[in-house]
Amino acid sequence: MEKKKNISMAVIKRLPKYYRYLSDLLKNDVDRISSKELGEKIGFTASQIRQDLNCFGDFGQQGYGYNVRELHAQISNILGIHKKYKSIIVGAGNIGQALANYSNFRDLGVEAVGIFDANPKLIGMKIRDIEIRDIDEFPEYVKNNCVDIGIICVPSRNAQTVCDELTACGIKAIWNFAPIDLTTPDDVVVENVHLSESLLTLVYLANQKHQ
Ligand SMILES: NC(=O)c1ccc[n+]([C@@H]2O[C@H](COP(=O)([O-])OP(=O)(O)OC[C@H]3O[C@@H](n4cnc5c(N)ncnc54)[C@H](O)[C@@H]3O)[C@@H](O)[C@H]2O)c1
Repeated sequence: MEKKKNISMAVIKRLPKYYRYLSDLLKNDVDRISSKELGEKIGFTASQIRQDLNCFGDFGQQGYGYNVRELHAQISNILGIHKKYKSIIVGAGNIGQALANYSNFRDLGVEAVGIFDANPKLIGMKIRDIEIRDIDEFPEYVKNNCVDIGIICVPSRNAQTVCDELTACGIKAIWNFAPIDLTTPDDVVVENVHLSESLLTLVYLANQKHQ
C-alpha cells in the first residue's frame, strides 16, 4: 500500500477504534456494513467515516458499503498490525507487571519479550514466562534482540533517564506510563498513557452531569 503523508493526528487516533469495531463485526460474521451503520455503532457520522477512510484509499462501494473483512485487513495494514513488534518493559512494579501479565497485546502483534527493573528483590522473578532482569542488562539485550518498543513503567523522577537509555540503544518507539512529558530525538515516537488525565476528565464530566 502506498504510504500516505499528512494524515491528521485526529484521523490516526480514530483508526484503532475502527479496527476494534471491525474486529467485533468479523467475529459476529458480518460481511458488509454501510458507513451509516458503522457510524451508528461507533458514534461517528457516516460522512466522518467516509472522510477518514478516504485518506487512505477508496474502500467503500456506492450502494454496497464496506466489505468488513477487506476493510479490517486494510486498517490492520494501515496501523501496521500485520507486522510483529518486540517490546521491553522497564519497571516491574504494579503497572509493569500488569502489562506483562496481559496477553492480548500479542494479538496486536506486540509481544513483551523482556522486563527490567532496578530493584534486586525483583530480579529473577518470573511474570508469565518472562524473567525480570537487571536494568543494567538491557542495552546488551536490546542490541541482541532487535527490540522495537520500550515501555516505561518507572516513577516519573526516573522516566526521562530510562527514556534516554532506551533511545540511546536505538529504540524508536516509547509507550510511556509515567505522568511526565518526555524529551526524545526527532526520529523517536512517544505515546503517553496518562491515566490520571483520563480520570480527571471523567471527574469533570461527572460533575457537569450531576451538579
Ligand atoms: N499503578 C497505577 O495505577 C498507575 C497509574 C497511573 C500512572 N502510573 C505511573 O506508572 C509508573 C509506574 O507506576 P507503578 O504503580 O507500577 O509503580 P511501582 O512503584 O509499583 O513500580 C515502579 C518500578 O520501577 C522500578 N524502577 C524505578 N526506577 C527504575 C529505573 N531507573 N530502572 C528500572 N526500574 C526502575 C522500581 O524498582 C519499581 O519496581 C509511575 O510513573 C506511575 O506514576 C501508575
